[in-house]
Amino acid sequence: MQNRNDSEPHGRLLLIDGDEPHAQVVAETLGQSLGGRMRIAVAAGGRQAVELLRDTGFDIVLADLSCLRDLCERSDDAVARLVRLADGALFVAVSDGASVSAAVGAMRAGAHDYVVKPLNGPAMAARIGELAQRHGKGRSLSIEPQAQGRSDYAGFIGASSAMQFVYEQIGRVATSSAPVFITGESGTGKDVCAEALHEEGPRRDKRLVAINCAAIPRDLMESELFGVARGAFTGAHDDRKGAAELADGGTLFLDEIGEMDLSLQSKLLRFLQTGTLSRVGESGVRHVDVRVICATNRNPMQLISEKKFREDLFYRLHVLPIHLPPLRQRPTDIMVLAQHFLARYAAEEHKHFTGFTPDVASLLTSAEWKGNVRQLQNLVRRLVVMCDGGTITMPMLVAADIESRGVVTPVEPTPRVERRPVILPMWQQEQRIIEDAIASFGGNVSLAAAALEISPSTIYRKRQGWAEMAAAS
Ligand SMILES: Nc1ncnc2c1ncn2[C@@H]1O[C@H](COP(=O)(O)OP(=O)(O)OP(=O)(O)O)[C@@H](O)[C@H]1O
Repeated sequence: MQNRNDSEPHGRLLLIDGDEPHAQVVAETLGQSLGGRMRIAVAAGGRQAVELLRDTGFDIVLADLSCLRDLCERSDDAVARLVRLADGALFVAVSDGASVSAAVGAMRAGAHDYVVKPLNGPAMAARIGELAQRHGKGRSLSIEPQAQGRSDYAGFIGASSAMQFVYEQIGRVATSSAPVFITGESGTGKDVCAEALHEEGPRRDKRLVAINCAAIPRDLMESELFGVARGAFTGAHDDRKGAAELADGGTLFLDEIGEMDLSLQSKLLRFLQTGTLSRVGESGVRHVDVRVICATNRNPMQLISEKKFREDLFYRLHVLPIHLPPLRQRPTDIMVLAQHFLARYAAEEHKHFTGFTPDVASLLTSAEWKGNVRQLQNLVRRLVVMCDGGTITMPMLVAADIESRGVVTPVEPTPRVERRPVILPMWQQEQRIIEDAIASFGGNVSLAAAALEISPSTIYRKRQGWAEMAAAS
């Protein structure tokens, strides 16, 4: 018996999409989401698809109904013809939300399924997996849905292995009552994680009460957390429950726990040890049953060493740790998230976007994302608001990004007044290119030379020449 190499593609997929750059992005994200298990070919319209189908056998055909007009006037006639040619391949019609009748017509003409644009790689891969399974082709194509991992989970979007690990941890610890300690840079989804833990656990029918320890003034924090008795201080006209009591039976989420005042940390520790609290200005104690989740974007060990965080409290809270990886460490999630936010904000703004051009996708994928998912989300939202629709191109990205001074290197704004550009002599332009390259490698001439594909000695020689030219001019 011959062993099949698992890293080899096991089937062929034909993507018919009239918009070439968009098709390339879809093919790339879909290919990644299918784990490289399918060889993907792209046809720019119905006619090209016919040629490819005549030459090659495909297992799956994904056809955008809006680009088949070069084959037949009616999309259902085109689908019927392609289905015949595809000879048993699974046929998925892609329609935009507005043309439900076209999707129905495609199904009548022999399509096995239809999906609505915009196409999202992981969701599409999961759909293909289900379809293959339903038609008994899952095993031969090696794309059973369970082999895919999850592309979303309880409010999270992301199919990377780092996020699979996070989903698994949440699933495992959600049922416990022990405290969870979430760490991760700002914008990595610590709030999303707290909500997922609550929703996936047995306390979901009770409240999740969140309190941000950095946002509440120090002298109000105790009453916000533990409540207040009437007359405890000027302005305390009524008895009031704090976050802990409000969360009774549910979950108390202490966000930015690293910012909590030291004296309140002792009271929190006592609450965790005894399960009882006293409202400010009250002498009796109350029993409260909460599951505590806390989060910080600081390094807790450093806070402890700086004596800003009590070590005993840390070990009380740090029972079930979950770390959320920064976005730059899971680049395969970037376009998945970008497509998700694009679809979401486009729907909110009643606009139609098809995706991102490959150069935009590659820039987004390699960006540093210091603000993590929040930064990406804000950028996509700004793009949707600023642009009319279609595919997000590099000029659109640059225009939207200048506002945020973020992902793309800011470029000079276009001058309003038409002016003849100042042309510098060739040696000065060359000098600028080379010096910029050296600066971007932190002054390392060898690295800059390698990037410019010249030798370091050329740079040294040119520098000497520039010094002489400058002295002469
Ligand atoms: N994996 C994800 N999928 C979808 N949305 C996400 C994901 N991670 C974060 N977000 C979104 O990004 C934004 C920031 O997330 P969140 O507030 O949970 O981050 P955080 O780590 O708590 O940040 P901070 O430390 O600044 O409070 C939110 O709008 C959230 O919905």
